[in-house]
Amino acid sequence: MAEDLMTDTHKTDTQKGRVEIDDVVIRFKGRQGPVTALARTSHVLEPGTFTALIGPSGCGKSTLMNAIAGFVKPSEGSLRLDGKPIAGPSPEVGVIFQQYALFPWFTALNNVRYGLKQFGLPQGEEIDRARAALAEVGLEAHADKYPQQLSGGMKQRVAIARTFAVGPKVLLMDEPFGALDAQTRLVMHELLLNIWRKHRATVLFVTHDVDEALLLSDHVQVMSQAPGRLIRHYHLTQQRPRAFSRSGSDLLEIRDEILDLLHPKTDLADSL
Ligand SMILES: Nc1ncnc2c1ncn2[C@@H]1O[C@H](COP(=O)(O)OP(=O)(O)OP(=O)(O)O)[C@@H](O)[C@H]1O
Repeated sequence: MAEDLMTDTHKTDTQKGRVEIDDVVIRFKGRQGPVTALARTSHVLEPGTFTALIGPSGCGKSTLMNAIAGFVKPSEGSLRLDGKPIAGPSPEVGVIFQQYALFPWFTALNNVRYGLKQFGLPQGEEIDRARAALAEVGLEAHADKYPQQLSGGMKQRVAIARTFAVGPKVLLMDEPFGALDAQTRLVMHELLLNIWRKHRATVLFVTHDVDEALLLSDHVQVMSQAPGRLIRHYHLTQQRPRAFSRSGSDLLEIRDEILDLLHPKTDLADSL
């Protein structure tokens, strides 16, 4: 299979989509004063790379994503996209959530067209682009269906088509496949990797699923308990498609290490 032969190395020098997270701290107002949602964090997402972010519940994963998306302003530090400060939401940064966020009163095609409105394209071109995006996710035959006529996986495909149609430099995905069954997730993994290879957006992918992180990403960043910070980085160079059983690699070892970091073993004797 051609995919097996692909090296997953890519040019990063000429590509756009470099995200710099520089000394960022995020606090929210709590009832008893400020609450730190993200402890001091510095990191760079290199253009065109795929990074998974994994960590305990409430450690600040979504908060970091929301800051990169421009929805939340850092309390300290700065965020830049290709050298420019991130000052608010922009079409250069696409976001996909676990909930599909489709308009129920629009067809699949019109949901994708909605994302393209900002470009003021002639109608014919807008429709062609939306159809091409749906074809990329294998939904050309379902363009005229409404979200309620689509399965969960199909809805998420529409959301992916809508986001990639805009041509974002950065794609933030917050547990995008968390609501899907195991079989559909596998299909979505392959689909996402194929589209990502073609578009080469910089992807930051939040997941609770260590296996999903290891199968998809170039980099896995593990966060600490709240208030979260990045505590461990893994650079994965294994060719895709990956599988634990036949990887002949250290994926299983890395999986165990990450699980230990996420669920440290407490010595029962110590707690007695
Ligand atoms: N707008 C807000 N106002 C106040 N506190 C907030 C706000 N957003 C997040 N928090 C708090 O910040 C902390 C981090 O939340 P966040 O949603 O980023 O965690 P998470 O790692 O994404 O969690 P999960 O894995 O459960 O989705 C939590 O304690 C949360 O309650």
